[in-house]
Amino acid sequence: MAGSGRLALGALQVPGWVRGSSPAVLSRLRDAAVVRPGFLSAAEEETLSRELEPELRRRRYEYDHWDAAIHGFRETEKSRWSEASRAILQRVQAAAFSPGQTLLSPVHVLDLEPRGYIKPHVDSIKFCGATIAGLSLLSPSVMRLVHTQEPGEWLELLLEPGSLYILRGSARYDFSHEILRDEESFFGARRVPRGRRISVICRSLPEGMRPGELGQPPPAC
Ligand SMILES: O=C(O)CCC(=O)C(=O)O
Ligand SMILES: [Fe+2]
Ligand SMILES: [Mn+2]
Repeated sequence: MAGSGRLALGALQVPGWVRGSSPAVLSRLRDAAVVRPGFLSAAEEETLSRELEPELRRRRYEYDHWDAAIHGFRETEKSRWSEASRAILQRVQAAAFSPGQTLLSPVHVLDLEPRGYIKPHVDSIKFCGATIAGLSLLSPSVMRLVHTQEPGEWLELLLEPGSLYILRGSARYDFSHEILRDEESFFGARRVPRGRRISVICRSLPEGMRPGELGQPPPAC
């Protein structure tokens, strides 16, 4: 991205990795849908993918029924992490969550094959609290958010490898999120070819719930 990577829309400074249906939506979600490109160093990306690869490779990609949210994926809920990865996850926690929030203890790891994609959905409020934070590895992708009541209101996030995205509050509850399939993977005019993408997703527990109170979350939370 040339220059500062920021586009001035009137008084609103919009980073080059977020697009929206209107300045009003961009402004309203400025703190609710956040992307931090380059959150991971190259070494940290390598640490995570090396650690995840053997666990993921044991699983098969799933191509679920027509009504499933995620297609062409394999996933794991990971509780044990190397010290180096724990340090990364602690940085995610500090960057995305407030001190009062408790995190769901296994971290969700999702591996989307190049043709894999995630249909629009809102993470279940039974299994997930106000904040979702995801690291992206390997391939860039586009995450689209669409208001569940006002489909004309949308936001698109460009998720480069090594980036962190955070969805909280209104972006998490009032908007669906999806990862575009390769054929539809554009960020404005810019084509974002999809390869295999691994995401590492931390979620807060539903408010008022204690760790251990949860059952098994379904795919797509
Ligand atoms: O892969 C991601 O970053 C998001 C996954 C997702 O939306 C989910 O598992 O609910
Ligand atoms: Fe989700
Ligand atoms: Mn899940």
